[in-house]
Amino acid sequence: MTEDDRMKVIGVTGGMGAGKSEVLRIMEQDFGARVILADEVGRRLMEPGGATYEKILSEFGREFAGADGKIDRQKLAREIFGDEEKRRKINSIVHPLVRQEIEEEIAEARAEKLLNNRGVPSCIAVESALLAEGGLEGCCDTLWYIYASPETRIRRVMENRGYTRTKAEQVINSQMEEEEYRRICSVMIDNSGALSDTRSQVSCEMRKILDNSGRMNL
Ligand SMILES: CC(C)(COP(=O)(O)OP(=O)(O)OC[C@H]1O[C@@H](n2cnc3c(N)ncnc32)[C@H](O)[C@@H]1O)[C@@H](O)C(=O)NCCC(=O)NCCS
Ligand SMILES: Nc1ncnc2c1ncn2[C@@H]1O[C@H](COP(=O)(O)OP(=O)(O)OP(=O)(O)O)[C@@H](O)[C@H]1O
Repeated sequence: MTEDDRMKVIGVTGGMGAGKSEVLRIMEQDFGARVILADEVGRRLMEPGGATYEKILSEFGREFAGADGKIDRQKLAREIFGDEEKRRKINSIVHPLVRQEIEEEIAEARAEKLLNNRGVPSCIAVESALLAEGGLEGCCDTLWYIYASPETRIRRVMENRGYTRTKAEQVINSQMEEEEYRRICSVMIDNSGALSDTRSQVSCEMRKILDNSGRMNL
């Protein structure tokens, strides 16, 4: 397989609640993308026996494990959002291992030569709000920025995830500024409106980078 035949990786980023997961769903369902969610990888590694579990408890304290032995995510969230030093500490434990795991998943997906529904190699889509911070930019052939205004994002996570306004604002304030996301990304998807509108934008961008045979053309 030549370098050009390798499945390309689209990095999908943007702040909390912007709609990255919704975009990934479209990429997976409509375009046969293989989807990798950094938050999910992070969650898996944090399970008892996972690569970050012991490191987190020894750094933050055994009281961050619940009665079932699992890390208490809500408690950890209260600890790290709003305290930049602690957030950086957990990032330094989690991000290198998440990156390693994602690099392995990309290599595996390429080896499997996953097929999309037209029987030709599709793409890999990696989603993370912290794509740049987590050092994942280097794994990606192109970066997409998913945009919705902070107020829209806050409203969505308050309605759909039960976040308080304070928690939503704390998470947003701990992530990159909008200008920074725009600077590093070459494509912007505006997810301020209806999902049908977002689907049209995703289709348009995917068509631009798929050649006539359905291969990624980046
Ligand atoms: C603190 C934790 C346990 C809270 O878990 P919880 O299930 O409540 O939230 P969830 O993981 O769904 O994240 C909520 C929102 O915060 C964002 N977020 C998560 N970690 C961070 C971080 N370190 N800095 C900024 N934003 C973050 C997510 O992208 C998402 O938008 C969890 O977010 C975590 O382990 N974070 C630190 C590691 C990390 O950076 N993970 C994300 C990429 S691997
Ligand atoms: N265009 C939209 N219209 C209405 N609701 C939406 C729209 N886009 C996303 N949502 C909803 O807003 C919430 C946040 O979206 P989503 O989970 O896709 O964001 P995200 O960028 O992946 O967030 P995070 O980084 O926090 O995981 C979800 O409940 C989702 O269903």
